[in-house]
Formats: sequence, C-alpha cells, structure tokens
Amino acid sequence: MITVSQLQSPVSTQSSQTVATPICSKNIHSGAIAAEGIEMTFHSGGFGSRVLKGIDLAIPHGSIQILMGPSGSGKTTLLSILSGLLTPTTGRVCLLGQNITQMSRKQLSKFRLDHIGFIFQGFNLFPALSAAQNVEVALHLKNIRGRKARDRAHDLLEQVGLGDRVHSLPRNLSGGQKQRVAIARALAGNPQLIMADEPTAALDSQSGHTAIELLRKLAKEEGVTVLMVTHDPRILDVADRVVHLEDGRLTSK
Ligand SMILES: Nc1ncnc2c1ncn2[C@@H]1O[C@H](COP(=O)(O)OP(=O)(O)OP(=O)(O)O)[C@@H](O)[C@H]1O
Repeated sequence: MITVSQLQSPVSTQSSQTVATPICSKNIHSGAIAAEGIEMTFHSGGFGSRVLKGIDLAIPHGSIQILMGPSGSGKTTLLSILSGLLTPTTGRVCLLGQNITQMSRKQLSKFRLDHIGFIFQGFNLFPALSAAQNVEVALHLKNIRGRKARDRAHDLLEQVGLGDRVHSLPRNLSGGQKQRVAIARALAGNPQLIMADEPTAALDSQSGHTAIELLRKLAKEEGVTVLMVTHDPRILDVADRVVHLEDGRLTSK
C-alpha cells in the first residue's frame, strides 16, 4: 500500500525546466497510458522476488480500466510503476505521450502534479485542516489561491456529497467521508489521469455510488482516463475493460 505522503512530494511549480521532456514514439504510445515490457524484481536479504514478468498495456484516453488480481499479485506495484512512483527493473511507461521512465525526478514530480490525481488508501488528510482546507492544499500546489481555491474546494466537496461538511475536521468525519475528501482532493487539479487503489473500499453503498458516478462522468464527459485497482463489483458495470494480474502477467477476461 502507498501512503499519501509518498504521493505528495513537495514540488515547486515555479522551477525553470530546461531539460527536454522525453517523448514516446507515436506508433506505440498514442493512448493515455502505455507500458512495454515492464518487469519488477524486489531484492531483499540476498533474494530476488520477481513480481512483474513482462507487462504490456495500452489504455485509451477517456476509458475506465480496472486491474484485478489475488492479494500479493503485484497490483499496487504495477499501479505505482504506471504512475511514476516506482521505477521498474526493466521496461518503459508512457503517459499522455511522454516517456516517464526517462524523466528526471524533478520532471516526474511536476508531471504527476500537473496530470495525475491519486486516490490511494490511507487518505492521510491533514488533521488540523477542515475538509475544504484539505482540498485547498492541493489547489495551492497548483497556484490556485484565495477565493478561487475556496469556491473550487466547496464545489468539489459538493460533487462528492459533502457540501454540508466543508468545515468539518477529519476527526469528525467517518472513514467513508474522509475517503470522499481524498477523492475531492485528487480531482482538485483537473487531472487527465486518475490512478486509484481501492477508491470505494471504505464507502457505504450510497457514497460508493456517488464516487463511481463521478469517475464515470469524468471519463465519459471530460475524457479523463481512470485506472484503478478494485474488488468492488459495483465498478465493473462502468468499466471499459478489466485486466487480471496473475503470476506476474496480465490477462484480459
Ligand atoms: N518495497 C517492496 N520490497 C519488497 N517486496 C515488495 C515491496 N513492495 C511489494 N513487495 C512484494 O511484492 C508483491 C506484490 O505486492 P503488491 O502490494 O503490489 O500486491 P497487491 O496485489 O497490491 O496486494 P494486495 O491486494 O494484498 O494489496 C508482494 O509479495 C509484496 O510482498
């Protein structure tokens, strides 16, 4: 599992970027998310554990893709590699036509901030900040401040069904409500890609439905590409494709 603190490395949006951004070749990588020959081996105590054994994946813009598989099969590892949080042992990942595997750390941090919304487990909200302020933090990272940030945060919380809880502190919210604040925060920067690890796991039936409908709308009406790990059967109805990770390889069923 990945925590939000790993996702939110502080990034200066003002940095002067002089290094050219690595571009992917058009023939293979015209979709939103593409991966080629991804392998991942973890080393510990002198042993190597080969978790991913050659993953190829192409996900079109505006689609909802689900990644399933048994516990320990490498779903979180793959999602982390596809979102640039982990570097694969071999292979390359192209997001929105850019080769993230060749990016410098600085380029990658900026790319994630500009283009990816993360909804991962362990929502890690700032305990002293209200729901709205937690969302505003994500907007500040994108240089959206003041009234504009407040209005947008309230609007996002409204969309996830928390319009009446904008001033609540995390300790006064249920697990499902906190998860919805985390979803609102992930959407704050209008990301083109959403990477989610069990986004509806903590949600009751009504909240789960609201979150799923929101993701569906983002994909179908705004062309956002959603890749998520989930076991939630409710999401299968809105998915364009479900891929299964088994024994280090992907199968499409
Ligand atoms: N940083 C790491 N170092 C060593 N091994 C790791 C590391 N991260 C993951 N693993 C191992 O890789 C395998 C896949 O882990 P991963 O968390 O990706 O699986 P998962 O399918 O997401 O599991 P779950 O559904 O239980 O969350 C596991 O055997 C895990 O122990």
